[in-house]
Amino acid sequence: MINILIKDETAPLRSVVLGTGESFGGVPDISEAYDPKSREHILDGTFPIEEDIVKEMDAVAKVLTKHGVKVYRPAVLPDTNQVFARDIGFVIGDKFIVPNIIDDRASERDGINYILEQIPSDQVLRMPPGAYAEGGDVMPWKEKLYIGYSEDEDYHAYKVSRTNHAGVEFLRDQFPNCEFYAFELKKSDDEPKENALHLDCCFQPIGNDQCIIYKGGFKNEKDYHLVVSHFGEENCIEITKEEMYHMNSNVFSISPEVIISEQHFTRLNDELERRGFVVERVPYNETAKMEGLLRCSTLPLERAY
Ligand SMILES: NC(=O)NCCC[C@H](N)C(=O)O
Repeated sequence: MINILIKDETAPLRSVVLGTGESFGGVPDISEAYDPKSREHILDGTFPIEEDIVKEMDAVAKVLTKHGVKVYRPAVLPDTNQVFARDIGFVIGDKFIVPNIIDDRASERDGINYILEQIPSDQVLRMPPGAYAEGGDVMPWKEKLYIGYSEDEDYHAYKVSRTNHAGVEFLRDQFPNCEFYAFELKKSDDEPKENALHLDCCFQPIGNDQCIIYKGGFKNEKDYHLVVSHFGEENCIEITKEEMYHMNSNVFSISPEVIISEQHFTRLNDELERRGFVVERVPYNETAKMEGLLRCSTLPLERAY
């Protein structure tokens, strides 16, 4: 049996699914791109190669293991990009949610069937048809639940809109005791610097009471101000459009004190250390070209409370 329990983004991590770069399918055809940053790198001839992704992800696995975290990897499916495990399922409280996700990625879920089989069935919730949510948009934060989503107009207009109104409502019904904060995100299928693919591409809580945030990722500025009011201005690390593009908000917390981050995020890493965090630096530059970073690559199963 596998235990699951997630109430926030930072409590000491016990177990996690880390995606895999093995047999990731190579450079997709431009018609198959489902995010603008991958698209940019396909067109520029700079899309990452399997060997580099595998190496980068192994460096993350090593750091997690060093900190005593049990690391599961998806079963490798041939020619399937399974790097971003975060989005294919997620844990809220003691429930594992199996969501509906974008068709282009739906087959990825088969890779974690062996994990689902070890979770008691009364702890597994399957989203009904029509309700969509990807884990990058869903953040339990103590009594609050932050969700990034798109209203139907954007949801039907953009491939990068992944969580819809019905998805938010499903979660609201399932978790009536959570305080819900659902924010529309800014979307672009062509311009990576104008696109918050998921909520974790522009916001993430860290430590006990702090967060990393990019104002321009929120479609409605009032939502950004609401989040800042929850944390307090001095507890928010603001990032720039350029830093958002490089995915600075997508680091990953092993505990309230320890954060895994990309080695080139100099300003952010210095600021985190100034605030007392231990920063575990890893190379993740190549993987980042597919519009995801460390939070996107990890699906936490259990944190300690
Ligand atoms: N949580 C995340 O932001 N995940 C990144 C997913 C990137 C992937 N290329 C996608 O478009 O779904």
